[in-house]
Amino acid sequence: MSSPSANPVGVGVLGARGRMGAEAVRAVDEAPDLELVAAVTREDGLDGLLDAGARVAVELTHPDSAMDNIRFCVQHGIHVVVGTSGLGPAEHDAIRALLAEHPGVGVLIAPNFGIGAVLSMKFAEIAARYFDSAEIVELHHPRKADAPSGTAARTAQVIGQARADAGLDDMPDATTKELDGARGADVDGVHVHSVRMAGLVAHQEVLFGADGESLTIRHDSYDRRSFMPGVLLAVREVGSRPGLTVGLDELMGL
Ligand SMILES: NC(=O)C1=CN([C@@H]2O[C@H](COP(=O)(O)OP(=O)(O)OC[C@H]3O[C@@H](n4cnc5c(N)ncnc54)[C@H](OP(=O)(O)O)[C@@H]3O)[C@@H](O)[C@H]2O)C=CC1
Ligand SMILES: O=C(O)C1=N[C@H](C(=O)O)C[C@H](O)C1
Repeated sequence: MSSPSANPVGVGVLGARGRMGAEAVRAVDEAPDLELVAAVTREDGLDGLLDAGARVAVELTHPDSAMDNIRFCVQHGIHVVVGTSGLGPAEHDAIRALLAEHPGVGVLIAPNFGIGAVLSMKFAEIAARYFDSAEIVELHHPRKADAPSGTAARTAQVIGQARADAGLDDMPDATTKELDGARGADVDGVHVHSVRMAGLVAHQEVLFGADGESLTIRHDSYDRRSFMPGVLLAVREVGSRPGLTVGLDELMGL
């Protein structure tokens, strides 16, 4: 066991009673270099973060509340690690604009804290330029509010960018007649299919196809403990990364 740090970083967890929040509370509490100073539930006011002297907040609530929470933290000089999914390009732009007024503050949005999930997104980005077709199937527990998942949206975005950078044509697809939703959501030209099913936690398959071959990149989180090394990495790093960071890639040296 390592001994407690002399100057632990004060951390507040928002959504502390939730599935992810409860795990994050436990993980921060057990980290010798961090100090859990606030476990904030829906009923608590955010002022508790200020009273407790939080330096970093971990936002794990709901897409409807995340932006207000981020705004409060940034305006009060608290760095934020955002795990809450469902924030799109418009929200990212709004956060960048807010951070421009608070230049010392860092916000790190992690579409997925899972180390394997971050690697799978990087692998997908590398593979994208070599295949004619790419589609994503994401599978989650049925209590999830947003679809497609933040991970799938981010994966589609990096695949779309890699294809554009490589000058690839549109993907082959002769569909002219379809039931609404049959081909999934179109995210940056990549079709994303969302499954919600009892018994699942968080899973994703990225399917690539070319003449005579296919490649499947699959990641599974069977337990929310899988997200905690990424949460702790983000909490430790966000204070030294002013501005908006999206993804753990750089923090992992990818
Ligand atoms: N980036 C990543 O790797 C991961 C991200 N996530 C994301 O994290 C978020 C939370 O997921 P999960 O823990 O499963 O969800 P839960 O529903 O289990 O937890 C959310 C918590 O937030 C609270 N909450 C809801 N609305 C508000 C609000 N308006 N103000 C304050 N608190 C609120 C809820 O309170 P109450 O209990 O009162 O309802 C609940 O305790 C989701 O967006 C999910 O997609 C999840 C896993 C991994
Ligand atoms: O809601 C979840 O559970 C998860 N949300 C994130 C997402 O939307 O990608 C990360 C992970 O998939 C679990």
